Amino acid sequence: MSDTIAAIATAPAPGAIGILRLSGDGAIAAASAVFRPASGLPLAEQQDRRLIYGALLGPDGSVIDQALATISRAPHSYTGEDTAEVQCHGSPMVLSLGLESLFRQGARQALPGEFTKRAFLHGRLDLTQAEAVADLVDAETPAAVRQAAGQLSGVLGRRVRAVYDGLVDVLAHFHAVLDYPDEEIDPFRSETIGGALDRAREALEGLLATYDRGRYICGGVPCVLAGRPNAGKSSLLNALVGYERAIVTDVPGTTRDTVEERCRLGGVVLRLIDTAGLRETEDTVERLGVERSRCALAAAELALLVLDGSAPLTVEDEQAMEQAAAAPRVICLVNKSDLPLAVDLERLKRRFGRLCVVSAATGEGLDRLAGQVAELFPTGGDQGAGELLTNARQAAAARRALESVERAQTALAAGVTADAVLTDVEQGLSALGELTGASIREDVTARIFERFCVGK
Ligand SMILES: Nc1nc2c(c(=O)[nH]1)N(C=O)[C@@H](CNc1ccc(C(=O)N[C@@H](CCC(=O)O)C(=O)O)cc1)CN2
Ligand SMILES: Nc1nc2c(ncn2[C@@H]2O[C@H](COP(=O)(O)OP(=O)(O)OP(=O)(O)O)[C@@H](O)[C@H]2O)c(=O)[nH]1
Ligand SMILES: [Mg+2]
Repeated sequence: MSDTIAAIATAPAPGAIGILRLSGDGAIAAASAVFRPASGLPLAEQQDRRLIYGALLGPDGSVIDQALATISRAPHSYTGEDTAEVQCHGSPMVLSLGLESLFRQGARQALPGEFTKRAFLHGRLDLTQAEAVADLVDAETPAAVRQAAGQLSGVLGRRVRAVYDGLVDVLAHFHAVLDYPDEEIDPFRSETIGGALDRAREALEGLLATYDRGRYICGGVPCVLAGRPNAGKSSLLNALVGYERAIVTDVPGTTRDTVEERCRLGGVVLRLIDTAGLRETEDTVERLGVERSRCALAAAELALLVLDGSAPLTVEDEQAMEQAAAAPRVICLVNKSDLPLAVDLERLKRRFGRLCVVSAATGEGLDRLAGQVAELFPTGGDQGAGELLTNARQAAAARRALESVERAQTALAAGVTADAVLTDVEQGLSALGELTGASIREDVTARIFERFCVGK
């Protein structure tokens, strides 16, 4: 028995079409009670997955819209339960009255992600596919869409299950010797098992190597604008996001707190963080801001080091350069190219490798910056789309699986008894089971679906 959930599945704003969605044992009856087909044949008696034209009724029984409705009987539906949908005009008021009608028929408001959670619980999707649904909804670049769509079709899950099956084979070999737990594993078995563990390790290392790319394709690249006060960091942030997000003045020390904004550049999403110019200061507020800048820089995958190209470099520039150089990747931006140049570009180029002459004021050079970002974070086209690890949960589970396999390999090499190695292999299996959701605790599942939209 599952209770009946209902939600508005479309965005909460006026639009062309809006969708009400239901799932659960009472879904078809509830939809049938609030939707009157023009043909006279009740919705509950219609065929699956047909669109039926008719009238949507409000809580008081009056007609509130002309609509299309459809039903899917369990288990042939998205959730695996009885489901129903009403497609009406995309009016927030019509949708909320329609939802109210459904509540009167015994449905309750769906929680965020609850439809997809039910699909997962009924085995319609594994956990990587369910996560892909949320990633697809949030995708901001074509590469992010390709990755999420591939993962939704099950590519990552299959790759993980292949490793899982390999480890199950190892278990099978062990069970053959487990009847004699105190015996050492004979050399023949040890070789077969060793080979299978090698393959599992290779596959897991390969999977973990995808995480860097998967993470920035799916979640964006943490990117810090660093540089001395007045270099033009906030002006560049504004130029990149396309509106006056941060305050800009000619007073050094204008930006106090870190300012975060997302922007698309070179086919990647940058999670841009504008910072307080790095410098020694007596001002308490600014000092705290500089401290935040340092933290942001420490977590950044890309530092955009902003220099004022119209003035000779200062001691503060030198300090900023040293700090930025600690980031995994640095692009040196020589800003204010609309003014006469006062710095040695060749020297900077030698020092940072990547250099871009730009003007936040005119926008000059930002296209070249986009090109450099694209080079640093290649999305790889279709190659591997869908089989990348994209979030910390997946990566942590894969890492735990790899560690278990490595422990098993060490134990095997040391010639310990079979049941000791077996424990390691079982832990590896359990980590992989968490990754696909085959074995996962309810509280972990709950956390994953909380980040979904209502109605998804
Ligand atoms: N209107 C609408 N659009 C939508 C969805 C939806 O639920 N409603 N989806 C969901 O969020 C996504 C599509 N995903 C879906 C996946 C499976 C089934 C489904 O009914 N599967 C059945 C029947 C398949 C068939 O006809 O062959 C099955 O697998 O048994 C429906 C939607 C995106 N677009
Ligand atoms: N001519 C010219 N002026 C610029 C350019 N970019 C920034 N400026 C000016 O430089 C001054 C400082 O700019 P901001 O963007 O506030 O500099 P900041 O690095 O954020 O400074 P703090 O927040 O103090 O660390 C302002 O007067 C800007 O108008 C540019 O490309 N050309
Ligand atoms: Mg600033």
